[in-house]
Amino acid sequence: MLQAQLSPQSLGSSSSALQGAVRQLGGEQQGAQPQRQRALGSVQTPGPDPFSLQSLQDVGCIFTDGLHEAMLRFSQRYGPVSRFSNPAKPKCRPSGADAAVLNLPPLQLNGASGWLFVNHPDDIAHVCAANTRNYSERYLPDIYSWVTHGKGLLGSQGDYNRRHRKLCGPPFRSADLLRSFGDVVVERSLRVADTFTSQPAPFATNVAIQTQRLTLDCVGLTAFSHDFGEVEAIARDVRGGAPPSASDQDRLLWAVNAFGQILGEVFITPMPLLRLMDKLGFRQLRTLREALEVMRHSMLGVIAQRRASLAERAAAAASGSAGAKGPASPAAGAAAEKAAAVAPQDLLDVLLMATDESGVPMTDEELWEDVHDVMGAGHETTATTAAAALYAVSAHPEVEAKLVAELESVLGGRAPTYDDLEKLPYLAAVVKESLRLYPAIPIFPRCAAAADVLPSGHAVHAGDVVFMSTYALHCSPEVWEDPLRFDPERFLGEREAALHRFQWLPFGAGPRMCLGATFAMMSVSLMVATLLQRCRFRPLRPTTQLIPTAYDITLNFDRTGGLHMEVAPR
Ligand code: HEM
Repeated sequence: MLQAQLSPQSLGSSSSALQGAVRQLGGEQQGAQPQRQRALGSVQTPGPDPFSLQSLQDVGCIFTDGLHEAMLRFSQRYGPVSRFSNPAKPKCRPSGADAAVLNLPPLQLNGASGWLFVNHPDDIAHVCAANTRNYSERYLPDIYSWVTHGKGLLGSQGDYNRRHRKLCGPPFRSADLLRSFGDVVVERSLRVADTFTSQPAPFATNVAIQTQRLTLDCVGLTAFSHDFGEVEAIARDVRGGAPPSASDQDRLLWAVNAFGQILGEVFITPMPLLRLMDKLGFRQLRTLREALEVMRHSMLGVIAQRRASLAERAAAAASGSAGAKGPASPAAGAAAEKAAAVAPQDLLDVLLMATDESGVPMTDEELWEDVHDVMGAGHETTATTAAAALYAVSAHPEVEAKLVAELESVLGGRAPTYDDLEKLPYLAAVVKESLRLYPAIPIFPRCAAAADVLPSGHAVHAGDVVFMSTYALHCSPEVWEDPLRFDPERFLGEREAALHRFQWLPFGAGPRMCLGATFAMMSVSLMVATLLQRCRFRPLRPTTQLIPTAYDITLNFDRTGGLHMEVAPR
């Protein structure tokens, strides 16, 4: 069992401790020299021969069971580090220590000189913290370049990504904004709880769908004050009303859903095939383009309105303060008034006001890309995590009793707020344990710029794609005691303090780690607390303690039949 090899650090239950943990995993050691490895590249890295039957079976497993499950199998078969060599690699090409010394340029085939599967916290710490300079680029499937042309937070690399992370990151760490975003999450969750508790009898529902709807409202409102009205759809659904027809539906809502669905369908399609499909006029790509255009058009409209309104508010504040009398310091009074008048309502306002070090703000196109990416990255991930947590708690009555008792003793029946979260350590532990067993994103791959050697002694070749899998890491018996047991106590007190810093990574790690991690932890915690305070959930399908998982881009419970639960007032 792993003990804390790196400086043991509590992942903390309080919101400020969470922010600290998130920052530390965010690659603050970037640029630090790689540590001196034990034996430079001397360790033989296991893996199948590229032309063997085993290789075919292993690659087949990726397609049949998904990369997340395949990576777990690879670590069982080959150990924590395995290599799938590029069959086009010339035999004479040096590897290991020689490659490290020669620092050869990448030999590319489908974007990779080889695939390295890494599943040990020390090696992950090296890639994501000690030598991040070598692994600063995320490996992205071709559909991203097809859709985003290298723009936006998710699909960009290098300086573009660094600039945009700097501009977009602060709102997700500001306590004031988190507090007001938290109020939105609670208000929407209360409306869902009201719908659930106002039914005359216990009823069955697919909780995974309802948390999708709840989250879409929360993300729309916090990102750009758009109300998708999905909470009303929950009420209609539960009361058995007719679903809205496609023509009644918010066109933007249609676009958001269609975009996510089709992106999942063509996620691993290589560029040549995408180009061919495009030329042949494939329906999927046409719809993807149409959905993208609907989103772009609506967002650019909202951005233009918002720019005008911010300018008006600032001008009104300036002229109002010029005529105002009496504050102790007129300059301070005017500044405070102006700041209050243009106080950001949502993420879009913050981004409209943000400038980089040279004072340059974002263009409208950049803004739309980033807001769209934040919605894309934050919506399904938060929803599946909340659904998994509700299911896991309800399938473990002892956990449910303890959590409900904590909520009752701290909140006494009132709704939770952002500031309450630091007083609810068991709630935080439940959410962390849900993210351990059901990580919404199962892998976080990086491209190796130059040859390197991992702390375990395994060589990395220039141009390798280094696949790290949250899913495989979180299920590994080498890393976790009794890994398939839902046991929130792992994240409390001394047990949590003994964890390796790179053992629990639902938000990835390093300079490309999730930008919304703190916001996501807050949103899931507030949703789960608000719903569990008022409602009792009982698993109907599946009825197992462990939820079967399947992934497209993210965890998707639709692919396993949904999370059907009976809901009743508590
Ligand atoms: C439980 C919910 C969430 C989970 C499990 C999650 C997980 C992740 C993971 C694993 C990554 C890739 C990290 C890496 O490569 O190291 C990521 C990226 C990202 N996430 Fe999240 N995320 C969640 C919610 C959110 C939310 C709510 C937002 C925004 C409001 C958000 C914004 C982003 C962005 C912008 C990126 C891309 C960062 C970049 O490429 O530089 N995420 N997320």
